[in-house]
Amino acid sequence: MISLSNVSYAYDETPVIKSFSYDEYDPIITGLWGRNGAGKTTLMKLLAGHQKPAEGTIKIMGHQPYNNEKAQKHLCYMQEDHPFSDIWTVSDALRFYRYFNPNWNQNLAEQLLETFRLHQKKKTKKLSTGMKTALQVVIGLASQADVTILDEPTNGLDAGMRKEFYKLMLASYDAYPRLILISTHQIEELQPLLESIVVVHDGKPLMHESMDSVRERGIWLTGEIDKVNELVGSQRVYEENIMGSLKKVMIDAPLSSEWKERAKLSGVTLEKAQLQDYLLNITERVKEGMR
Ligand SMILES: Nc1ncnc2c1ncn2[C@@H]1O[C@H](COP(=O)(O)OP(=O)(O)OP(=O)(O)O)[C@@H](O)[C@H]1O
Repeated sequence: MISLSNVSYAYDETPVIKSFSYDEYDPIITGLWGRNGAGKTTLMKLLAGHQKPAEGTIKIMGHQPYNNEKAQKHLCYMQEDHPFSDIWTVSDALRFYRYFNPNWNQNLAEQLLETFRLHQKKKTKKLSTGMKTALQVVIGLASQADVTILDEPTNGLDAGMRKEFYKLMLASYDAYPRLILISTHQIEELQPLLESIVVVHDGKPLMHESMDSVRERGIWLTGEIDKVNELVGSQRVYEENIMGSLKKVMIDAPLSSEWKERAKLSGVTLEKAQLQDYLLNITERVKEGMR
């Protein structure tokens, strides 16, 4: 469905995307995660054909996306900053995107407007930040594009609206499976919906794995310093805290029955680390050159 092969991009000669390769062959919901400035938005803009790679090739449903209608008809890209014209009403915004998206589902669009309490006659410039985001979500889902790219689609949405969005995205995906690539800083909240994750770090793909395996990774071990040290052995430690005679460390191991058994035998407590903490640690480790 999408393919990037050795793609590079620079702003004013500062490299931002560095020899990036990444493919998705089947419909899937994939999360794009990375620290601020890692290159997620730039990567999405390249995929959406808003920018042209300096090197490498990008294919969207077999077509390079830059300035190419053949690729564009398969694409819907909702960017982080709201690109609506000041003179548009909500209904004008829908009409604009409907024109460019051959799989557009008007019934779904109208249902979604109701869910998010967006009035068709309201001027887009009078929408709050959250309501503008909601309008982008409506367009992103109603487009039913083969390749749907959503950059931070929960920015400005309150908890209730985010919950609605997650529910609607899953329902829309079940009805019309496609590739939904979604960047987020709220990974803990979004992770139950994701089937795979791409971690971008310093313009490169640090990880592309199924969520099932990533969800299990990263455990905290807490106990007497000697016991913890013995259990950890030569495992790489991501984070450690010492509290009196106790030590707490995070390691890159799965929450498996083997680890549970080993921890029990050593009298060490084992708990699953939050996904966000695990991801922060793997990117910290790269920053420190410990890879
Ligand atoms: N128009 C631009 N001109 C010059 N540099 C830019 C431009 N847009 C982004 N950059 C730089 O490119 C790098 C990657 O930015 P990008 O917006 O792609 O990252 P990001 O992962 O989406 O970040 P965030 O999570 O903060 O939104 C950053 O160092 C940023 O400062």
